[in-house]
Amino acid sequence: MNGDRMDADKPREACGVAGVWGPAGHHAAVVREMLVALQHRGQESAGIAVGTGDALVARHGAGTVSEALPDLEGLPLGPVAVGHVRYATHGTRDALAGAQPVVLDRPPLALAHNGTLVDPHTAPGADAVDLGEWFTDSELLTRLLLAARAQKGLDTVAALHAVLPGLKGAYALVVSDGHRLYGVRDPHGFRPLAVGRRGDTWLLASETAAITAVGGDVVRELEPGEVLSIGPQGTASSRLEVPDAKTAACLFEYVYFARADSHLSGRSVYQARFRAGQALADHAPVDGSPRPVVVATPETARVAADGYAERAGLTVVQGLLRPGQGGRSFIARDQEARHHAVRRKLSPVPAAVAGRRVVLVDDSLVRGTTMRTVARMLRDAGALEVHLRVASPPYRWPCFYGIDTGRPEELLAARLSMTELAGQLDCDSVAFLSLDRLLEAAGGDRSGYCTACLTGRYPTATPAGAFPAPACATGPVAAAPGAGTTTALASQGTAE
Ligand SMILES: O=P(O)(O)OC[C@H]1O[C@H](OP(=O)(O)OP(=O)(O)O)[C@H](O)[C@@H]1O
Ligand SMILES: NC(=O)CC[C@H](N)C(=O)O
Ligand code: SF4
Ligand SMILES: [Mg+2]
Repeated sequence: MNGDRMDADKPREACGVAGVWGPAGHHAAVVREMLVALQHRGQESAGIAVGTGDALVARHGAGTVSEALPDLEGLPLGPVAVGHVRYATHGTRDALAGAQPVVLDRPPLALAHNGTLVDPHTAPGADAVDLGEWFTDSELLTRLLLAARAQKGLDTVAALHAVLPGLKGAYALVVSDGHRLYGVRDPHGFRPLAVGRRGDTWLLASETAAITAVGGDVVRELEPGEVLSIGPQGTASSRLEVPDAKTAACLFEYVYFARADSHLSGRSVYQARFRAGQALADHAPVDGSPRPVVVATPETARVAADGYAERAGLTVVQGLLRPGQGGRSFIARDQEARHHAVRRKLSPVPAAVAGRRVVLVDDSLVRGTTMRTVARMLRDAGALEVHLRVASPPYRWPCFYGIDTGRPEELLAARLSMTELAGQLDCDSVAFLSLDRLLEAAGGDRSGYCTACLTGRYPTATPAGAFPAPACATGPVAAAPGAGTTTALASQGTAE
């Protein structure tokens, strides 16, 4: 199978990444548990590859972890296992064709990728790689590494150091050659990756919550540009040589992507969201009487809503339920699926909101899929007023680093004024948290974050032909025509 996928008839490969290395055991079971803990990062497909020394054996499937990998049949015992849950951001949208880990042989290599490469076809050596019809940035990356190993006779670490500095964009990787396990963060550190231990077993995962979910202890997070190699001789760490690369950790991980029980750069995601909610209450209060109630948009906004209510001295009511197990709508594969996902997963509770003024809190507003439906649901359930408070700034610029928002025309706040926004969403007022306040809530060195989707300031070159400068929505907390209360003004529609 010279450099070909290991099983062309089956789900081909397998954006949460996970890996285990230790004395030979059923590591696939541990990786599967970590993938379940990372399900919020991708729900299109899932896969696991187990290394048995000189070979890799993989299984992939479409859908969530329980749909894709209902059992672990066919996966052997071995010293190393790598897993992935995918949310497609590049190349094929076919769930099976795009499934990871990408597994190639001669020599064996399994790679799980979180992030998106910028203009991957311009990477050194990319023109010589046969990508077939199932092109993804992750597969290109795997093939470049394979070529470096096979043609230049490099070991896996040397291949990583030879290939990765030539790539632009975001990559947090978990890789195996069948013997050892490798973790890599790109030099900007866009996406997170943590290392942990459970007894004599080493664990790698996109988020710390996946390490603790399997009873592991978090050892630390990888540094931007770090290559960590784990094997029988212990661990070894080295740095990719990319001079001048500035740390640009994704700020949106704190807003939405990561789990509230994870830590990023040692800081609690829960605390960042709670503080963001408090700051929103300070700077975009909803005054007037009767006093409003706070409703969270399930699921991610619950923590920010608690922070808002605590600071404003308001009560949180369960005005929106999430019956059943509807997954995340934002990471559904297309707009129709996203729209249906919102309708399917959220249900208003008239008894909680009828006759009341509602402060509706969400963590973010991107395409507006959620809010187009939700504010109206609350009105239909009898809410007197709906005041939307968003615990992050308007998302106006496309992300090229691992979130599928590459088309600026899709981004609601990029093309509507604040007044138009309030009108379209059927809200009495709309306010966003300012970037300054969000950075304060997240903590740490402000210059170490990527904020491109909120500011248009990209830490790398943007893809050829991309349109990174949409018209900005302007204006403060906006009132829909004829609507009631508005609150304090704020620059660029964000509450300072
Ligand atoms: O403006 P939009 O394009 O709708 O994107 C923003 C919404 O999408 C996410 O929710 P999602 O349902 O994906 O996940 P959650 O259940 O974790 O809140 C996010 O929490 C916002 O609610
Ligand atoms: N969300 C991700 O990190 C996706 C990884 C990769 N770009 C893919 O589309 O498969
Ligand atoms: S553009 Fe936004 S979503 Fe993308 S990496 Fe930067 S902060 Fe994160
Ligand atoms: Mg949400």
